[in-house]
Amino acid sequence: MDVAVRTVNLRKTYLSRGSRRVAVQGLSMSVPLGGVHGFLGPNGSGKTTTIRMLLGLARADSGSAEVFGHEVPARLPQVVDRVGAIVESPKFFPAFTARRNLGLLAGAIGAPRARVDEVLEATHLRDRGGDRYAGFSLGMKQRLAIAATLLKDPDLLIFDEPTNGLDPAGIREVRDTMRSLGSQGKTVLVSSHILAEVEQVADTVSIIGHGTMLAEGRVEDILGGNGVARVRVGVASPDRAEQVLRDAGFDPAREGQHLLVAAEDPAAVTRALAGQGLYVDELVAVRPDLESAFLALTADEGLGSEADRAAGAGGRDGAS
Ligand SMILES: Nc1ncnc2c1ncn2[C@@H]1O[C@H](COP(=O)(O)OP(=O)(O)OP(=O)(O)O)[C@@H](O)[C@H]1O
Repeated sequence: MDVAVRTVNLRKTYLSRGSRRVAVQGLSMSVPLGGVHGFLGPNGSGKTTTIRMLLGLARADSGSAEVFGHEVPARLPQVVDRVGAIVESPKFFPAFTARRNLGLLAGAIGAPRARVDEVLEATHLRDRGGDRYAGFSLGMKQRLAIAATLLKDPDLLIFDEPTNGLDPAGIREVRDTMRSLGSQGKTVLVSSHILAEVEQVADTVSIIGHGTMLAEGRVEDILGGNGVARVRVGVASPDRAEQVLRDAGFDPAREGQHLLVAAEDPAAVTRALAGQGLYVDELVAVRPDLESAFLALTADEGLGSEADRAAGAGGRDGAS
């Protein structure tokens, strides 16, 4: 497989208040060339640290990483022009228009002026290029940040939680932009702790927890292996139906007036109910999603819990 990014046994610890905190422990990851790759994991699972190591912003304790076949950070200068990243919110001048802001950046990095309109077009901001940055919505600001990373026409784009803080419309805008970059042959590596957001746009994903790889591959394969097929059942007496299904060995969950039942064979559910004189008036297959696959993968590890998040959110005072 041709890969854009590969890490092997990458490890990073931070010294925090006198104790060592392992942020990334033996992470081996492959990001295929071209398309959108979701880098998923709960808060504090090591995504930002991994990205920072790829960009030479943090140094690994051990293990190796490469971008387009060049070892990083040692050979970063050879690939840096092929990589665009948003790790923190970039700074733009509020009083300047989007076009002028990009023009200044293009000048600073030696990108041709014509590139400004191309990247505005690519992020669907062309009509707003003459508007001041200060008047932009959060979604537009984030797309302008993406536009800035495109100025040097990189082959690999790395976005760390790019939809953080956006409303649903903003999320859709950023998602559409990533999708179109991926389909143009660029490699987009996008981290997120919100699985549903990435599921709609990613071709492949890596799911990490506590700094190690839990699952990696095509979204369909991960769903196939770990997702749970469920059906939503509508029936006149859900209370009785719940009991009947429980007696028949299912584990139904109430969802309002409906029941949610994990079942490979939906006919077995209708049969069990009909056998007790209960007739199903609605039966809808609930597609396995990344969220349920993720929960299945992390079930034994206590990941994603509030306590885990709290632990992950604190203690960023060590040096990288
Ligand atoms: N500079 C730092 N000093 C000390 N500890 C740090 C530092 N940066 C990260 N950590 C710790 O390393 C672990 C991994 O953090 P990291 O930010 O890489 O995770 P993440 O998956 O990106 O999480 P989030 O989604 O919250 O950004 C966490 O426990 C975090 O507290």
